[in-house]
Amino acid sequence: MSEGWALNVVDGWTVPGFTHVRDLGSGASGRVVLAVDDLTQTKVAIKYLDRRLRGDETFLADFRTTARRLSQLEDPNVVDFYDFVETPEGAAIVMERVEGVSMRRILAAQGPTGPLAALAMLGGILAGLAAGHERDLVHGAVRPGNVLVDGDGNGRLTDFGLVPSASAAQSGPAYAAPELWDGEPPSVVTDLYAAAAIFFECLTGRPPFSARSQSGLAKAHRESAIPVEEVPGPLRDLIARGLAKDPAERPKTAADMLGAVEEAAVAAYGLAWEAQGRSRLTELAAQTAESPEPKPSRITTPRGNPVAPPVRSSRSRLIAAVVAGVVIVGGVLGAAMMYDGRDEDPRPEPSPAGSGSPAPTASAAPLAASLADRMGKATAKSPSASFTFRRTGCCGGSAWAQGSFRMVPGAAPSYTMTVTGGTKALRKRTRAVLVGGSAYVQAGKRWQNASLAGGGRGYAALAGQVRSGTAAGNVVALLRASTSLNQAGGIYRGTVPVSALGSAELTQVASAVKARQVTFALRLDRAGLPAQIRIKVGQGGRVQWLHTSYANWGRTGSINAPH
Ligand SMILES: Nc1ncnc2c1ncn2[C@@H]1O[C@H](COP(=O)(O)OP(=O)(O)OP(=O)(O)O)[C@@H](O)[C@H]1O
Repeated sequence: MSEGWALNVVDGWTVPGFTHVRDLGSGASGRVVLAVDDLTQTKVAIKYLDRRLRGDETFLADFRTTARRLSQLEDPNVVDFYDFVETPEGAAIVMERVEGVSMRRILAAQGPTGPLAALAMLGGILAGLAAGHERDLVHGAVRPGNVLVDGDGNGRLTDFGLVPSASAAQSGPAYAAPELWDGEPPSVVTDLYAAAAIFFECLTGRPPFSARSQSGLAKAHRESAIPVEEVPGPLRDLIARGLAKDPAERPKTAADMLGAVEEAAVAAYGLAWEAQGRSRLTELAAQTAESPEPKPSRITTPRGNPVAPPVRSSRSRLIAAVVAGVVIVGGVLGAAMMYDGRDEDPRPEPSPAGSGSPAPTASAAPLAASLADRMGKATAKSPSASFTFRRTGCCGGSAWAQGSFRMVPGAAPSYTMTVTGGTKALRKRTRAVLVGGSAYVQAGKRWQNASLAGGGRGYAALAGQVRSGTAAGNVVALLRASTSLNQAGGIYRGTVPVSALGSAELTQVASAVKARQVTFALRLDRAGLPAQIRIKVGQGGRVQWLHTSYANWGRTGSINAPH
């Protein structure tokens, strides 16, 4: 039992309003307890900061700013932050409780994860970092203990900004970039270096550098050759760039690095790499969870002790989410948006007769209509966004695209994208622009103009399918046509009979897999705009998935036909 923890309990201080359930463990920054919010009965994790951090005024001042930003950060790859509670007796972070295990435990119990799980894990870390960096939040202590893998194989970052002021390199020596050893503060690119070092460990079972002493380790990070030959050939460039000694040679942003990961992964393992990687991570996390946990202990809350009200305590997000039924969007879900199979609908498909009248059921209608209205208004106000799209599944026709779109009143939205398909003829990443009924496909330095009217098999048709599969209007239409809709953990899951589908793309996919209904899982951002949607068409062995992530609503530029 650490000194800091003993002090919390002996002094009788716990965060007011929570009942402790059990100890989850302790790490470099404190002790973590599973607790229940007395008001909402929600399970949370509370990290009681250790004495070293509580006595570090520079850290505390920085962390107060971090906490404000964290409370606005909602991302599927970041553990949801609820509150930072400081009193004269103690300091603690109240956060979402993740049902899963840390990457540290997975690596210790299972050794190397294999390339697909390593890529999925790296993708999760980078997505979480990108969300934090966008809000000027540098993590500063990216290490396997701070990556929690949930039951859906989704990597979730925790402990943003929990770095003692004087010891950035010590926060994770095996993952610390050379400049941290020189006393520089953590930065975007030290976070990326650490992510690459964890990726290396997932691939090989050990961090990239080791030494007998701290100074030896510092020297190795600064001077030793990057052991790229230990990782599979197609992934060497990711390691070489991520672990570059010179910060200027690393990717500039987490989003850049994520793009490189996606590219390398698709090239080496095909479009299904992420689904397969997550599924492997899920297995590893489950096997690790079954292995004996490092001695959890029941603890007794010193209830009844009068406790000082927290100096800074706003549990509004948590309370609002549970009491008012408002969604805590980012934190709880991401994973559930992916290919988790949880939305396999055990109910029989609607009979053809029933599916002919797709009126929402009494329970689906009001929620679906109000969500659809809200989304319709929000997209009208912010009519553009960037997107990533992936179509995978049983029956050929895989596709991947990334780009942006702008909605055009009374016409089809304009799109600019890089697109690639599963067949040999469509394998090369190609740029396409769609404006109205015309498609423009880049061929070398020239753009070729093609009509979208006739369908077809080339890049223009593929880009048309991407538009049809991702258009925000389709999301609204799916909601309106849903015959069942429920919300859990921030995700809306619905069912739509094929006969009620507005999207040509979905209808075509449905006919290819002979489906009579589609199901979807949708996550919205705070403004009611779609953040992610995963659509499943078909059932049993014949299923196609369409997965779209949206970002930067209202912030992307205009799209014109190329000359
Ligand atoms: N939000 C959370 N939900 C569920 N379990 C958590 C949460 N945060 C931490 N834990 C668990 O609590 C334990 C202690 O976590 P803590 O972050 O203090 O240290 P650690 O994981 O050992 O590594 P590190 O010191 O590198 O952060 C770990 O088993 C961790 O998985």
